[in-house]
Amino acid sequence: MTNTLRWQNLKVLLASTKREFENLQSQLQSDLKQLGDQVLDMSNAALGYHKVMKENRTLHNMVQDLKGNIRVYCRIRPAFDAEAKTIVDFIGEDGSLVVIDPLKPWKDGRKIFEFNRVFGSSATQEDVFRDTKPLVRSVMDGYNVCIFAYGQTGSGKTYTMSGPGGESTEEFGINQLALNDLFLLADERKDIMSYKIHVQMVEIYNEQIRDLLADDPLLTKYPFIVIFPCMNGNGLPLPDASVHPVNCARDVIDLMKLGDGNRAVRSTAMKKRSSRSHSVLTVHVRGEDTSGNIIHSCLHLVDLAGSERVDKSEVTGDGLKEAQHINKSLSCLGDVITALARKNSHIPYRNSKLTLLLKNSLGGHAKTLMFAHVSPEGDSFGETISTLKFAQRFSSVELGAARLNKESVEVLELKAEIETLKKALANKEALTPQTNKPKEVSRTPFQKPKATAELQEGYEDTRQTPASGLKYQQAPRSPTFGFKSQQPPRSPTSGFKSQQPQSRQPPRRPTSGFKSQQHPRSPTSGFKSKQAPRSPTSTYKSQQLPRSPTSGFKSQQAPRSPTSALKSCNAPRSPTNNRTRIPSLQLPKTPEPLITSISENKAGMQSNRTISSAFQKPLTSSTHGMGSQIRRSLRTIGKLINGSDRKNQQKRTEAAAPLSPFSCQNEEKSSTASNARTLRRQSLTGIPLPTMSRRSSLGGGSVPDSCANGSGNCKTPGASAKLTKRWL
Ligand SMILES: Nc1ncnc2c1ncn2[C@@H]1O[C@H](COP(=O)(O)OP(=O)(O)OP(=O)(O)O)[C@@H](O)[C@H]1O
Repeated sequence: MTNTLRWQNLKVLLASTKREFENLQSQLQSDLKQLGDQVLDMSNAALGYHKVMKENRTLHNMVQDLKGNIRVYCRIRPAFDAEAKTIVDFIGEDGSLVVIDPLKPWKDGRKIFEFNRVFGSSATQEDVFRDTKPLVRSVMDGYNVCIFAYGQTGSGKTYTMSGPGGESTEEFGINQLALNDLFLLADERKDIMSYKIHVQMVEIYNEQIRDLLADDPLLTKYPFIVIFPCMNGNGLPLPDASVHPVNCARDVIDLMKLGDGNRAVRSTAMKKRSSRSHSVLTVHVRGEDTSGNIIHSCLHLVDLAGSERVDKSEVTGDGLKEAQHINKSLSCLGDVITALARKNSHIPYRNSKLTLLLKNSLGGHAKTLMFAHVSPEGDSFGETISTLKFAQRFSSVELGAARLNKESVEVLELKAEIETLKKALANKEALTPQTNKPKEVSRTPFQKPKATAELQEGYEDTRQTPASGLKYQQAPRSPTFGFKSQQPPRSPTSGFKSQQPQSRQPPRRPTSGFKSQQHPRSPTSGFKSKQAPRSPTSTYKSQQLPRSPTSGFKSQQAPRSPTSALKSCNAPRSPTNNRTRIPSLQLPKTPEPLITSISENKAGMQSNRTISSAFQKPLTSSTHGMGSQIRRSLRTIGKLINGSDRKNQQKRTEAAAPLSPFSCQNEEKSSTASNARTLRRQSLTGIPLPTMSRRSSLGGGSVPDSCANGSGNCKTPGASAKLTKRWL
């Protein structure tokens, strides 16, 4: 009985346990399902988060592209002593970096920085290049790019840029990887684009620029290179540094080896072989597509010398001097960055060669990337913080959207036509009898300094001719030689100042207009310097003002009475004779006002006929602005050529008919002269007269002007200048 009871109890217990187990099982299953759902939700959320993060980064990059911000990547070198405590606390995927002060390891000692990307000590060269690649590739699309490595000495700048020095791809630095990639891309695009790539490599050592790739070792020793800081974004303005054509990455690697070997290095207490100079490798790219459109761009790869604390590096003598130069130029770079970040009106580029050289990349429309290198060791904490702060400031700089350096076929054709017209004009001027005025080399606003133009417009052409080849492989010169070679021949009366590139002009007084161009010393010399032609027009005009009766110009004139219009122009009555020349001195620096006046002159329209064919083709919208500018300049040049014809013709007519209404008879009170004056005044006040052009009224050698100057206007000195100024 007892056993049966026990048996039944056990059965009940078993049944209830079974039920309980089944309940637990179903509960477990539902829990597991719930957990599975939650995990799925979480993984979806994580995926979404990553997607959003990626999108955010893309958008951020787009905003940066639009704003033209400088990108900053931070790279942390592996610690030399694996056991040592590092100052890096956290590296975020989003580019955040937390460093911790080894002396204050609590909360206050933490500092947070934000960059575009942070590469930890385990990042490989390939990882670093992966994020740099899109930027490098945009060089092949016509954008100027500048990548530079900044950081304390020994923080890994040279490692990043040039690699540890091995031959394998894993050991390549950004320089080699970038060049490799550019050639790969060129090969991929060979059916649609043909590229020509050239390389320059220089260093800035003790504030002097040296060519690291010169064949002659003397050239690498003696600095001779002059910078032409041009803001047009068309490359490194170092026309005197040798330019080397490269056809494959191997060529570049060999050249870089040569350059690195020539670089100034020194052993310091901190490092055995420390770079003592800033090295700049510039890759010039010129591409032409199948339709003839041309892109030209350049990539600067800059390995800066390391900033260092002189007490720490224990340098003396030459080493100390080097360190001071390095620190000074880096601090100048800092000043430039601060000024750019604050959007100051004055950016102190000229304070150092480095900033002058990087002017285009920092202040132009280039894409710029900075690698901020830091050492993870605790004893470098001070330098690390200053590097990170510098980099942070750098990333706030807005450069403006990067500009594409592309020229369409239409623009190129127009440019070629300008060149032809310029040549025609030069020929014409050569045939025109010269006055005793010193020969001046006039430069139109469209001309670049010769060497810079060569650098930009085809290295091969210049290298094929021995003379121009010399330009790139020249013998050692004095530091000013490059400068001189770019300057027009000087003479006391030459318009030296006005013909120099803007950047080389001494600072002008704030006064504007032609006054600022006056030579400060004597009224006569000032006058002459004002005469320096800015445009061929002014050259032409000044040629019309022979100074002596024996001048060539006069001898070419038809014989005239002493009262002829030209004579009256020539005869300096008093120092106020300047008036007769002022109109030509006051020619606008830019051709526009002149063009306006010319285009209003119907008589001159004939000259447009030869040019107009170039404008029949519609310009693409991208080139429209440039096209219209070129069109205007073409018109100017055309007018100049035909204008001079007209003037010569006019003079011949005057000579043949001295009693024509506009001829100057020296009869001051005659009604003819007063008519001329009236006409001239009317023209100056802007009311066009059917028979007289505004150009004439500006003193372009037309008869009424000469007449007025020679006669009636003597009574109202300065009126001509005043009116002309107002007109301009
Ligand atoms: N990412 C890295 N991985 C491994 N080694 C590195 C890395 N970065 C730097 N190093 C090593 O650290 C040392 C110093 O690096 P590097 O010469 O590039 O410094 P630097 O900043 O160019 O110094 P300096 O300005 O004095 O020329 C080298 O021995 C280099 O091999």
